[in-house]
Parts: sequence; C-alpha cells; structure tokens
Amino acid sequence: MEPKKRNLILKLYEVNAIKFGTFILKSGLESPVYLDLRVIVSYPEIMKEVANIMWTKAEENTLRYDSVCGVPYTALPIATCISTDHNIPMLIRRKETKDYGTKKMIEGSYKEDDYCLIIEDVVTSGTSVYETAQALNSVGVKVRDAIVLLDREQGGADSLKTQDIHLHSVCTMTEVLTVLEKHNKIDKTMVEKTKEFIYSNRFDQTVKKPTPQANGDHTGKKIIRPTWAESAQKCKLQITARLYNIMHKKKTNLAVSVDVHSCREVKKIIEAVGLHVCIVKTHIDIIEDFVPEFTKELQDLAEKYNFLIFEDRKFADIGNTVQSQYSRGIYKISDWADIVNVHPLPGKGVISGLQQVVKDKGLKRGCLLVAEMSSAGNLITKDYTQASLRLAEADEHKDFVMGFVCQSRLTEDPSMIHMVPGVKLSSGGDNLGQQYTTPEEAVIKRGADIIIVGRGITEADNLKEEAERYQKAGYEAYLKTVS
Ligand SMILES: O=c1ccn([C@@H]2O[C@H](COP(=O)(O)O)[C@@H](O)[C@H]2O)c(=O)[nH]1
Repeated sequence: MEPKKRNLILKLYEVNAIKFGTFILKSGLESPVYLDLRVIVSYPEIMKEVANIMWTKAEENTLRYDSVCGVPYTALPIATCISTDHNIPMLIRRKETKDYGTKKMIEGSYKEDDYCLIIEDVVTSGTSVYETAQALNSVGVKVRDAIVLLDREQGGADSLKTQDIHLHSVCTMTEVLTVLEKHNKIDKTMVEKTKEFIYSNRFDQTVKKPTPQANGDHTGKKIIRPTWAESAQKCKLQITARLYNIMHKKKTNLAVSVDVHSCREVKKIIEAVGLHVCIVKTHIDIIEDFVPEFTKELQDLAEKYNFLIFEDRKFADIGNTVQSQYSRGIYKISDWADIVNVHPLPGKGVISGLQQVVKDKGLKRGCLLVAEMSSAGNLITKDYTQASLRLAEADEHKDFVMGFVCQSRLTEDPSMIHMVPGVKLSSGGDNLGQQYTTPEEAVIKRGADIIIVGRGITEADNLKEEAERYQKAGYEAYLKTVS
C-alpha cells in the first residue's frame, strides 16, 4: 500500500475518526467499528491530505467532470478544498428545500448536461450518494462518478453500479483493518469481529436502491413492475392478494382517507367514492359520535363497494399494550379493520403483539410499518427506514406484515405494498407541515402501489367526480410502471 494512504489511515485513527469498541448505530445495530469523519474539520492538515488523496484518485482514473459536489454535510468541506485547490466549480446540494426564495435543491451555477463528480467521506449502502445524484439529475446535471474516501464494503459500490454511478474508493474497510492491525492499533480478534459485522450487515440489492423509480431511474433506465394481477399470484399473504385482486378488478390504486368527525359524514363520503377506491382509511378515534355498531356499518359498506378497511392507528408501544389497544377498549380494532399500521420504533414487539391477537382469533389481517412520513421535519432517518425494512422482511412477521406507509420504494418484493400518503393533484402543503406530492409523482417517482388521498377528495364540492379524477390519475400512472 502507498505510504500516503497508510499514513492517512493511521492519522484518522489517531484523531478518532476511526474508532473500535461497542457502538449503537442509528439503526439500533451494535457495531464494533465507528467512523466519524466529521472530526477532520478540526485538523486542517488532515483535511488537506484527505482532499488531495481524493483528487489524486479522480486524476488517476481520468474522470471528466465540470463540477464537484460534496454529499452533505461531512463531505462539504472536502469538496470545498478540492474546488479551491484545483479551481473546479462546486455545487451544493441542499438537504432541505428552503421554504422561501428560490426553493433550489442545488446551489451554484450549472448548465444542463454538465457532469458533476460527487465527493463523499464514507459509503455504506450508497444511499446518500444516490440521493445527491438524484438531486443533481433533477436540475439536469449528470452524474457518472463518485469518489469516496472510505468504502465500508457493505454493498454501496454494487448498488451504485446498478444506477450507473461508478464509485472510486481511496480505501476500503479491509485496508483500514490491515493497516491498523499491522501497526498494533487493534488485535486480530477485533479485525475478525469487524469483518464479521461488515459481512453480516451488507445491504442487499433492494435496500441499496433507496428510491428506485417505477418507470425510469435517473439514467432513464426503465424498471417494469409486475401487474396487480401478477402480484396477486406472487405475494405471500392472503390479505395482500385480496387487495391486489380488488385493485385489478376495480382498476384503482386509490385509498381515501375519511378524516371527518361524524359517522354520517364518513358514510356519505364512502357512498360517493366507494366505487373508485380499493381502501378506505379511517382514524376511528376522531369520530365524535362513534358507537360500536358503526364498525358493522363500515364493514357492510366495504362489502357493498369491495374495498378493504385500513385503520391508521399507528400503534407505537410495547407489545403487551398494543395488544390491548388493538383488540379491546371501545374500538376493538382487530374485529373490523383489515389493515392496521405500526410505528416500528419500539422494535419487533409492537408487531409481534398485534400478530398474536390475529393468530389467536384466527383472523386474516395485514400490518403496515410506517417507514417514512410525509410531514416536514419528521425525525425518521434513512437508517430507521432501512431498519424498518429489515423488520418487515423478518421471517417471524411474514404472516402479518404486508408493507409500508412510506414516501419511496423500499423493495421490489410484490409481497410488500407501498402506500404513500400526502397525495394531492396540486402539490404543496398545509399550514401544519403536511407535504403533498401528485398521484403521478407518488406512483412513478416514489414507487407507490397505493396513493392515499384525504382532503384532496373529502374537501371537494363533488366527492364522486374528485375521486374519479384521482382514480384516473393513479391508474394511468400505474399503467406506465407495468409496460
Ligand atoms: O406520513 C404520513 C402518514 C400518514 N398520513 C395520513 O394520511 C392522511 C393524509 O391526509 P391529507 O388530507 O391527504 O393530508 C391523514 O389521515 C394522515 O394522518 C400522512 O398524511 N402522512
């Protein structure tokens, strides 16, 4: 190994940018290694060396680009050094759009079809690099290459390759371990433990692609999904197959959210939109004149119009408590709701608790995990979303978990339905942080199987006509994803 690289690894270790021990990652996983390249801002000499070695990597590979862009935030100063040292224009990606002024995702000057080189400090799954590439692509700037200081070898490079982004890494985790062991900074046991952790926590293909797009990714490559009829055959859960069959039969991927406050209003909406939806989503606890008999009326309407009932209860407590919340009290949700959802925050107990109720009562029910939210400033991180995906895919939950409430596609497994809320024909938001996307964008860009529409329909003058408009928009978008 080149002395420059070896010395840099040792220096990063000395300043605690690479640490060994027991660390709880954001995802909840316990890791023997922790990389925190943020500290290098306090060591200008190391910062310079990092920028230089990354720049050399780009030179060696004769990469061609018009600008550089650091993945926010740790790689921003590295990109700045490269930009000023070598006189290369820089672009900045905003992680959150401003709600005033120009609302630009990318700051700086660029021309359509410019090429930008992405600079990143550490790559794990490749998600951050990909998201930066997407933001650049959205303003017409192309991305072919990314330079990373340290590849954790957990699948990021392969994942990015599937998106036609070539990852050039200065060093790998294996090289880091070799150097540190050779210089007696860590012992063989730690090397083995770290390798084992890295190996057993590789992101598979589905996790690696953070937001594959339904009918075309950022390179224009088309992803074709199975039709609803095909998915009904392929999926594992009976409730999921039932849903796909309803969607296929009624030609709709529309779920209506009946967020109104009286039984009469709920029924009025359902009578108007029932033919056009595959799901009616309730918040049963906001109905002021609720009586237990109302749930029977809901079920009768579900049968009359052939839709499933989704109670958006978002259980989020320990297993023992959610069992009671699901099956007891005045609502007795398990008796009438085909689908419920949970915040996976408490861990697998929240799912197992509900699943136990379903098993004991011999019911055919489905559960969605809230893996992402539509509200501005929500605290869900990418790691949380990926941990939710892993929970959903766990063997022990395969008889109950049917997918996600989310904002992007998490897997191509047809057994996992993606329901996207925050959908309106005119995008924008409300004054309490709700953020809307259009049906077309939800299905095509975000990979929604189901679009969830609330006020877009319930506040319309003509409920039926509006539901028809959403049904048509959702269905036409779906057709583009299957051909
Ligand atoms: O991230 C989330 C999760 C759930 N919702 C629910 O969807 C509807 C949206 O209503 P709109 O009137 O279309 O805004 C509502 O019941 C939310 O509780 C969500 O919006 N975002």
